[in-house]
Amino acid sequence: MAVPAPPIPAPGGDTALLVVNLGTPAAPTAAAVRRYLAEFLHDYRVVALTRWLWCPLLHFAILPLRSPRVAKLYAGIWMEGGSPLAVHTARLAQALQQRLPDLRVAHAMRYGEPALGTTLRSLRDGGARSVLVLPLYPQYSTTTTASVVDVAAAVEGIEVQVVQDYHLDAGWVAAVAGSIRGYRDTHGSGELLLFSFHGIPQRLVDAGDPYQAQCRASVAAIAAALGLEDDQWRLTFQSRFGREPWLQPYTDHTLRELAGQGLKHVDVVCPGFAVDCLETLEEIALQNAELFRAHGGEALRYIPCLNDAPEHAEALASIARRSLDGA
Ligand SMILES: C=CC1=C(C)c2cc3[nH]c(cc4nc(cc5[nH]c(cc1n2)c(C)c5CCC(=O)O)C(CCC(=O)O)=C4C)c(C)c3C=C
Ligand SMILES: [Fe+2]
Ligand SMILES: [Fe+2]
Repeated sequence: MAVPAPPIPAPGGDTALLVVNLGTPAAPTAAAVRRYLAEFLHDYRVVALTRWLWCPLLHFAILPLRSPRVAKLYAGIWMEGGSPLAVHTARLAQALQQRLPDLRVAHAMRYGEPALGTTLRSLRDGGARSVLVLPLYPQYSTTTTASVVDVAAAVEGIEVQVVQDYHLDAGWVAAVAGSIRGYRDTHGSGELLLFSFHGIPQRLVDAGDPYQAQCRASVAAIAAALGLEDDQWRLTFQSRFGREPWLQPYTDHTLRELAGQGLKHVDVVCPGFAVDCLETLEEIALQNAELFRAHGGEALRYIPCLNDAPEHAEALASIARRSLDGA
């Protein structure tokens, strides 16, 4: 039986900020990864197939085969305090609490722990009357932001406002541009800068999901802030799942092509990920770096996510303040 979470007291006023990320397994083991994937892949926002079709495939093929394989990948990036996504999200929430002392800042995950619904109820039971939910997704997608809204809207007795996206927020754009500039000042610039975003099925964009358009707008703003010419960067999409077409161009195909064209050093940044996680540290910085070298490249230089950098925390704190002020 689930034990009710203790109330989270709201220190100053009765408003809380709840930072929400995707979620991650509790341990780098097949059992923990299976629990996480089962929750994730049962979400209709993520996989909308009828359950008659999807559940047998999920329970008898995907979960048993994928969980042990993915657990090994998590084991390769696991940090002392846990999964990178969990560690960095908690640190970012702490950095926000320091900047917003009059609000109770908490963090939660859409899948896994700390669970979004439970955390919202704990805030309510601790005296919070309203909460600003800040999903750590700069670009809106039905597969991510809307799924957070589904859960948040179902909690009764607390007023919930959700930040829909911040893909063109000036502070966030400046923070991403500043981190790229800082990396290149220290390590030198590769021949090309690849902006790699998590993909979604093309079908969803065709049905009106604004995600691709927001990724494009974000990248145009970041490239402009860096003063880059159009031939100095590319936008690609990573982390495909399943067989249908996802947003293109694909990151791995592009890296193969670039290596084939003779490029030796490519810088890769992932501005759609607020904090480092499996998809950046393993897929990009390990797997895709290996792929690039295998096709003749010398080095894929991965530029870390903003994580709990002061510029990131400042930008998000300012977004929270403005949202609460109704601006
Ligand atoms: C099944 C379809 C998936 C969609 C649609 C999807 C969209 C999507 N995901 C993120 C951010 C992250 N995804 C992460 C891991 C991950 N994503 C999927 C599948 C879909 N994502 C899976 C099955 C997994 C788990 C790993 C695996 O089995 O391959 C992560 C990292 C989590 C971690 O623990 O580190 C993030 C972050 C976005 C932003 C997005 C749509 C825009
Ligand atoms: Fe099922
Ligand atoms: Fe994903």
